[in-house]
Amino acid sequence: MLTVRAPATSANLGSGFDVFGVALDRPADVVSVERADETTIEVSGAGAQYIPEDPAKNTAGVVAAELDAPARIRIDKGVRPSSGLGSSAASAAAAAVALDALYERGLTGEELVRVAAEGEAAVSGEAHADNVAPSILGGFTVVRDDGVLSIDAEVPLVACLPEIVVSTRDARGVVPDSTSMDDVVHTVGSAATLTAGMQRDDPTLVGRGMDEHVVTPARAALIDGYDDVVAAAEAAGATGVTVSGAGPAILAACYPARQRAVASAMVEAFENAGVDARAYRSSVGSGAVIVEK
Ligand SMILES: Nc1ncnc2c1ncn2[C@@H]1O[C@H](COP(=O)(O)OP(=O)(O)OP(=O)(O)O)[C@@H](O)[C@H]1O
Ligand SMILES: N[C@@H](CCO)C(=O)O
Repeated sequence: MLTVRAPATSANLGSGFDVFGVALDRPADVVSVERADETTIEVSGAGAQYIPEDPAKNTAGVVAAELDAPARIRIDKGVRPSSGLGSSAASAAAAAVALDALYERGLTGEELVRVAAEGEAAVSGEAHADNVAPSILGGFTVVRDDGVLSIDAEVPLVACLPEIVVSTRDARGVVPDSTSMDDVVHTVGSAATLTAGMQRDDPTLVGRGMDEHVVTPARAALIDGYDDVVAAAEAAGATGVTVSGAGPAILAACYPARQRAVASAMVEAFENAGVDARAYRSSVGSGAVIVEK
């Protein structure tokens, strides 16, 4: 039995829709695999009752098919589905790394990202790699059709997860089909600022770079209490706040000394809006790791 831990991730970071992503320290999925004549899947943990065990409908099973690596696959979910923290991606990432090692295929990190993205495509209908890339490679990642880059960064983050559900499919449905050149220019400026902030480990630049006027407002409307949570996080010292992935989780950047206060303020603001929530204090984390061979 070979076991891999793959972290939750936060995609988009506001200005990097379908391009940016970061690995978090926690939560994570833990996937164990062993060779078998045909692929079977057992799911336990967070939201397991909502996750298909049909290999053709589970991101890990699709990865096994892509790699032609049949296996008995056990998924212990630490990342709740439809969270905005890359739940489906964490399983795909862990399965890709685990099956590559189990069958000794020797794929590169970037090749594993492409395989895991096919698992995502089976679930959300589009092979976007902005969650699987950081879950496999770690760090802050930038994905394009012609390649993936990963930047190690030390920037404190808070991911606040409310007890509501927003599916990626629904969240992709509210993204505008077009936008103005003014908004394009603003987004490019924010994306460049955020990237510089990651390179410099600068929470102020990262937070400023989260500001985006097209996708974020459309998705904020799907999250009860969003505006109050943003205001509370900023009052507690967050340098920037945005929707995590497709939501409903909300991601904040901050300085280390303010991380605990920001987390508490976000949870309290959700609770005042009638929504239970939990906060994960994290930094930009590492990627998938083999924890047992
Ligand atoms: N191994 C898996 N883990 C989690 N969800 C899975 C898995 N395989 C298939 N799914 C399906 O994917 C859906 C969750 O995907 P979705 O993209 O909506 O949420 P998410 O991945 O947590 O969010 P985000 O992509 O915004 O971070 C679940 O409803 C589930 O049916
Ligand atoms: N970029 C994707 C990420 C989903 O986690 C989206 O926002 O739909």
